[in-house]
Amino acid sequence: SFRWQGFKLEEYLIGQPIGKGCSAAVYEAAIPFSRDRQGCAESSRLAGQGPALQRDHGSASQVAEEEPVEKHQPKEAFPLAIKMMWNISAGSSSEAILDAMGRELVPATGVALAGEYGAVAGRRKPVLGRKKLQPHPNIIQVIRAFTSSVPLLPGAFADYPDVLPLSLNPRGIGHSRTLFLVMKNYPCTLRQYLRESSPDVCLSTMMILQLLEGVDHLVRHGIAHRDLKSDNVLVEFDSAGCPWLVITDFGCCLADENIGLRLPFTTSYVDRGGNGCLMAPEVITASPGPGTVIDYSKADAWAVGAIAYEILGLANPFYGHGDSTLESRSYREDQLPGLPDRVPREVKQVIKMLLQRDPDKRLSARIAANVLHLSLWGESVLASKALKPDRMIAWLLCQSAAALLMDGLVDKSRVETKMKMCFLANLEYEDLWAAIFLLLAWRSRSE
Ligand SMILES: Nc1ncnc2c1ncn2[C@@H]1O[C@H](COP(=O)(O)OP(=O)(O)OP(=O)(O)O)[C@@H](O)[C@H]1O
Repeated sequence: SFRWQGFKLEEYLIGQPIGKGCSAAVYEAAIPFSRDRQGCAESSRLAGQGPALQRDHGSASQVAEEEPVEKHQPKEAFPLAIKMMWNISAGSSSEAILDAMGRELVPATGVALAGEYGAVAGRRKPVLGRKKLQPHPNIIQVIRAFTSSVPLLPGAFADYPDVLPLSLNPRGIGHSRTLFLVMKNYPCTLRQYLRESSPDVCLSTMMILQLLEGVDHLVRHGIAHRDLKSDNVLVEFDSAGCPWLVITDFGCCLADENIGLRLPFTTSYVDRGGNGCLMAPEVITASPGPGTVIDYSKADAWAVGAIAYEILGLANPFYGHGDSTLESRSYREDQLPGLPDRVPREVKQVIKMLLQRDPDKRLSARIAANVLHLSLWGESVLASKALKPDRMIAWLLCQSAAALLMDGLVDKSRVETKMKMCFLANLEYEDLWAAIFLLLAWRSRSE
């Protein structure tokens, strides 16, 4: 029955704000099932969802400030997160909202749209006009999406008064309806996690690998995220305590059925995506004109190279204003800051090659991921004196059996197993050998 639940805002219990960006506010949420939960739910049900909506501005704001939101609810009480988009330009019809914000739905599951947008059979594709992404362990899943009128939620007047509709704020410029996206509620973003923790190099390598696997999955689907940054990566922890990363916020993505990853950049009005600091050199230096096309196939991989610095405990070289800050438009590769000695040379090389200015010289996410897989788990096969295909195949079969057994019988929620499954499932002979040759060349050069 859950299949038919969760398509209306009123079904949710909404808790505290957990984040906001330039285009949305995100709140913790739950669907109250049992009577017990309902009881506890009612006590923290918020102004925006109940009678407060009908109140005038003065009292509504008062309710938002005063409503006793239970501040110390355990995280488990709110397993979901609801992202409320700010709608200042899309109009209020479902179609117009979908048109303007449809990119957010790229990582939506099939069922997520079964509500209003699924009402007319076969309508989804033409309305969306965008690619659909298959699920992947390192990509967010939007599990429900629907439009609803904008409620008054906690912190609204303090955090985003201007984007509220007139009915809630006489000076607001927002429309009365907007898009809501429901996701799993993750404990933190990558940026928050790194502020508090310093993962060791092995964990850090696994984290970079996860971003590369996520990006490779996007590339295979002809999708570019275009706004990768540590705020747009969510983190939870597997049963072994390993950070599990998922790429989120597809609001700036390129996911067009017709053009794929090659965007005609004919005028400066064409949107190149978000996040100017982490825009790959070929994107930021492109000049608009007839015939200009921006190829995004390695742009996200470049951003992963920059985020890798943060994961390894350093400042992102492309952030900040100081003399040492680089600009993706103009940096030279020899200006990239050195990585600490504790970082294995293969990881250093991968990052260096992800940050090549020339996309033709840059590693693809797939090959970079293969290199990291081999460097983490392929020592036995790499160490063999004469690396022959049949030896490689034996190793791959062994890895496959181990990964399947681990996932099926031992523990379904291990990042390491998921990563091995991604690697094995996406195996291409040429990409694998490209990674092996790179690794062997780097090793022989440093011997
Ligand atoms: N599923 C989630 N679980 C927990 N926190 C989340 C979740 N989704 C988003 N957040 C939090 O909300 C913040 C804003 O979300 P998001 O980046 O999707 O909004 P946005 O307005 O599209 O951002 P941007 O400014 O990058 O366009 C995130 O940085 C994160 O802190």
